[in-house]
Formats: sequence, structure tokens, C-alpha cells
Amino acid sequence: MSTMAKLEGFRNEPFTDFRQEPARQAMEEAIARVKSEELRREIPLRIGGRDIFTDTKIHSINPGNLDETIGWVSKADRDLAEQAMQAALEAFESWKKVPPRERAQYLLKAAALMTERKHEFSALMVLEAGKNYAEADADTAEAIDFLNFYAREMIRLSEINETMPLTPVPGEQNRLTYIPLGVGVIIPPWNFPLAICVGMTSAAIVSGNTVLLKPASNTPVIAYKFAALMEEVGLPAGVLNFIPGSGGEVGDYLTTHPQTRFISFTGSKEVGLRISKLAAEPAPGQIWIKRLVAEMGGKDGIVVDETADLDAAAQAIVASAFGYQGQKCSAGSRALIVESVYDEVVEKVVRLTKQLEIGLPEENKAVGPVIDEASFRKILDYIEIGKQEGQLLAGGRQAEGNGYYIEPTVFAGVDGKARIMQEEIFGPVLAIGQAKDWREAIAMYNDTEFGLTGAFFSREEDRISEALETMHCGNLYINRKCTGALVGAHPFGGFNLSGTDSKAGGYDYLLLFTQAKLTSRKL
Ligand SMILES: NC(=O)c1ccc[n+]([C@@H]2O[C@H](COP(=O)([O-])OP(=O)(O)OC[C@H]3O[C@@H](n4cnc5c(N)ncnc54)[C@H](O)[C@@H]3O)[C@@H](O)[C@H]2O)c1
Ligand SMILES: N[C@@H](CCC=O)C(=O)O
Repeated sequence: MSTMAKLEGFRNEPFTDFRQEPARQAMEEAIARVKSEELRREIPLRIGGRDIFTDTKIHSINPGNLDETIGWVSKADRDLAEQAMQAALEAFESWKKVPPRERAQYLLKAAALMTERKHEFSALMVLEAGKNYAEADADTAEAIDFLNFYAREMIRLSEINETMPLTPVPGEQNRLTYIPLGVGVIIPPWNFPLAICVGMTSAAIVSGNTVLLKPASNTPVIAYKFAALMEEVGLPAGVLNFIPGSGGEVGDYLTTHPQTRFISFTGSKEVGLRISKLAAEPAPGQIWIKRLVAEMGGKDGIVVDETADLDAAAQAIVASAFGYQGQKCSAGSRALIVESVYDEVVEKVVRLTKQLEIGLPEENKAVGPVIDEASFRKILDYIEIGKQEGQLLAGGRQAEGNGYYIEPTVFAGVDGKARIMQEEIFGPVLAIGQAKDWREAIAMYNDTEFGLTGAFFSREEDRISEALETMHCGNLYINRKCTGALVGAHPFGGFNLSGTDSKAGGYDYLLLFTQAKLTSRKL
């Protein structure tokens, strides 16, 4: 790899405007191409640079068209997970010595290729994850951003002694160096199947670690496309090992493995807490405390006071609740509105919700399917619970289509302690509650075990200042929706049971995948 001459400052990859006909056409063509050239393939594991095909497979299907196979993905078992661990341990010995600038080059090259083939990556997500064009495009843009951002961050950390010198001591030469940890297990979720997978993996790799990537079982084909891209840019064999498999079997095996140095997990609270517990217990022969980064669920919400721009607030509530069918950890599944404007905001939210078109993501409808049958059943169960806990004002049923379609659903008059106000549903279900004033609305917002994203709508500066201090969450937004964090601009991570607040896309993130070594030399 050639060393880099001059690197421009980081800028976010722009989103595509699909209202423009050429952009829409380009995406339609990419979907047609992916359908004819990339679907229904047998996808291997990649261990130490070798393809391994297994008899047992994950059958990845299109959640919006259940007859469409996306791919047949080989599945690792414990033996293969162990082979991957050995390959990663071996590769670590050489990868850790590759200079940071050189490691960063692999990410920059991958970012450039992904940018060239942007619609191809997005098209595969439209089909495998059920994202509409804008949601898939934002996912790919975020993946490109992570690659570009973490490459630059690794270079910055490697030059830290120049930019943040240690306090000088006469007669000593002191240096701080961020060195890698070892072999890490990367466990991403399916809901940002490219962005989060790429972000978690590339951060660990560029920091000098080698990894075992266990993709989410609903979206392994897009994860493989990323793994293949890293090979295309020449990443040495064994640095990124691709091992799809059952969370219970492969996940537990690697979580408890004595040579696992760190685990980077993004997913549900339940699985995150299980990993946290298992990883805390040292295995025989283990000589470190495993480092755990765990980003988990949310019960995010939007607070609206009586001075707010109510149209903007209603639009933000609908976008936050129903973007990607409410399947974002940042989804605004609660709205807390002061009583004097409650009826007006509810009426606006219901009207906007009823305008949302439901249908096939490849036809770019606003609302597509939820990810799988288990989610579909769980969400419909929560809707039944909601009917006991609030007033159903929109949706409330399965929608038509050969997939897991559910109508965007709004419940109003929901008590702050109700289950649909407290539990993460992870689907297109919004619970609206009424507060006597804005302080009570904030108290209702804070009354949760989570603390990921939130938004406050008001025109009063004093209230905004107070809300900025009192709303307890990792990502708090004023007068805008609570989804859509941008890499570098809105470092992302939550409080409480939303996780370890690792701040993906932020300036502290790579520190989680390194250990700082201080050397002091007497002159
Ligand atoms: N905080 C964030 O940044 C963030 C971002 C995206 C999603 N999420 C959360 O993720 C959840 C949705 O994603 P999901 O359904 O994929 O979550 P999940 O917890 O079911 O699965 C996440 C990953 O963990 C794996 N897994 C399952 N059991 C395991 C085990 N015992 N050991 C190791 N790995 C195991 C899965 O295969 C998958 O790859 C939601 O709760 C959402 O809020 C959080
Ligand atoms: N970072 C994304 C959410 C990721 C979790 O699902 C957002 O800000 O909307």
C-alpha cells in the first residue's frame, strides 16, 4: 500500500435526492442488477483468507417478498469459530506491526470503492433489510463516513504526541502510544446492516486488531459484501474473519473464549446484558479483563411544549416513529405533549401517519415490512397490549403484501407507566402521552430504563436550556427529529440500559479498541 500524500479533512457523504428522476432511475437499475447478478448465491465463511462452505445454511430472504431468496449463507459452528480464532490470533502478530497510516489506507480505499458503487450496496439493503431508497442510501452513506472518519482518527491518534504533547520533564523523553488490544469479536445488529457492521469492524481493524465478524442472521449477505470489499482492497488474510452463525452457539463460545480480548456488540438489551455477564467471568487461562463495548436498545421520545412549531413537531414525531418502520434504536416511539396543544399535535400526527404509503421497498414506498416473522408477531402482540393501554387512532393491523407488513400505528392517551411507553417494541408503533406542562413532559420522558435519543420542541430559550440539562440521554436534539445522527457531527451512544455510551462516529471511539502505552526514557 502506498502511503498517503495529503488527506483532506473529514466530510459527510451527501445523501442522494431521489426526487430527482436520474437518481431514482439509477437506484432502480441497481436493484435490477443486484437481482439478476447477486441474489441466490451460496455465501461462504471467510477464515484466514479461505472460503469455507458448510452444509447448514442461513436462508436470507426478502422480508417484503417472502418468495425471494437473497442468499444461502454458510453457518459456522464451534469448531469453525475456533479455526477463525486461531487465524485471527496468527494474523494479529503481523497486523499489529503495520503502521497506523498504512492501516488507514485500507479503509480509505474501501470508502472510495463503496462510494463508486453506492447504489449497489443500497440496492442489496432494499432487498435484504426492507429499506426504502432514502433509508438504504443513508445507511450506505454512514458506512462510507465510518470508513473515512476512523481512518483519519487512527492517523490523528498515531500523531497524538505532536498535537497533545505530554508535560515536559527535563532529562526525560516521554511518549504515549495507542496500541491494539488483540482479537475482537464483532457482533452487529440487522437494522443498520451495512453502516453499523462497517463502523464496528473498521474501527477495530484500523486500530490494529484482528476480528471475528459474526453478522446478524437476518442480513448476512450485505455483511458479506462488505467483507468481500475489504479483501478487494487487499486487507491481509486473517485480519477480518467472516463467521455467520447462531448467536447462542457461536456467540456464547466466542464471548467466553479465553483468547477473546474484546467484544464489540450492538443489539438488544437482553443479548447485551447476557454478553456482559458471560464476558465478565474470566475463562481458565485468560490473562485479561475482556473489554466490552455494548450499545443496546432505546425507548426514545419527543417532548413538545405549547410554544413549539407544532407542524414541525408533528412531522418530526412521524419521521422518528415510522422511519424504517420504527426499527431504529433511535426511533421516537414515544411523544409527550403538553395538554394545551395536545389535541392539535395528535390530530396532525394522525393525519400525517395516515398519508404514509405502505408497500414494497423496491417500489420505494414510505413504509415497508418489518424484518422477520418473530418481529412481526411481537409487534402485533404489542399492538394488542396497546389497545388495552391507549386509544387506537391510526393503523393497528397487519397490512397487505407478501411480507411482514404492519400499518403505522398510533395510540394516544397512554399513561407513562404503560408497557407500550416503557418497553422497546422496535416496530411502527407510537405511544402518545399527555403532560400538564413541559416539565412534567420531561419527567415522563426521563422515566425509562433506557437513555439513547430524545428531542425537545420549544421556542422558549429558557426551557431549551433547562431541557438540555435535564433530559437524560446520549443524543439529545432540539427542534428536530431524534433519528439520523451523522458521523463526526453527532457521536452516537446511549445512557443507562441503552449501553456503554461508546459514541460511535466520535473522537473517543477508537480509544475503546486500543490501550495507551506510556514510555519514558531517561536521557
Ligand atoms: N444503541 C445502538 O447504537 C443500537 C443500534 C442499532 C440497534 N440497536 C438495538 O439492536 C436491537 C435490534 O437488533 P437485533 O434484533 O439484531 O438485536 P439482537 O440482540 O437480537 O442481536 C444482535 C446481534 O447479537 C447476536 N446474538 C444473539 N444472541 C447472541 C449471543 N448469545 N451471543 C452473542 N451474540 C448474540 C445476533 O446474532 C446479532 O448479530 C434493538 O434493541 C435496537 O435498539 C442499538
Ligand atoms: N444512528 C442511527 C440509529 C442507529 C440505531 O439503530 C440514528 O441516529 O438514527
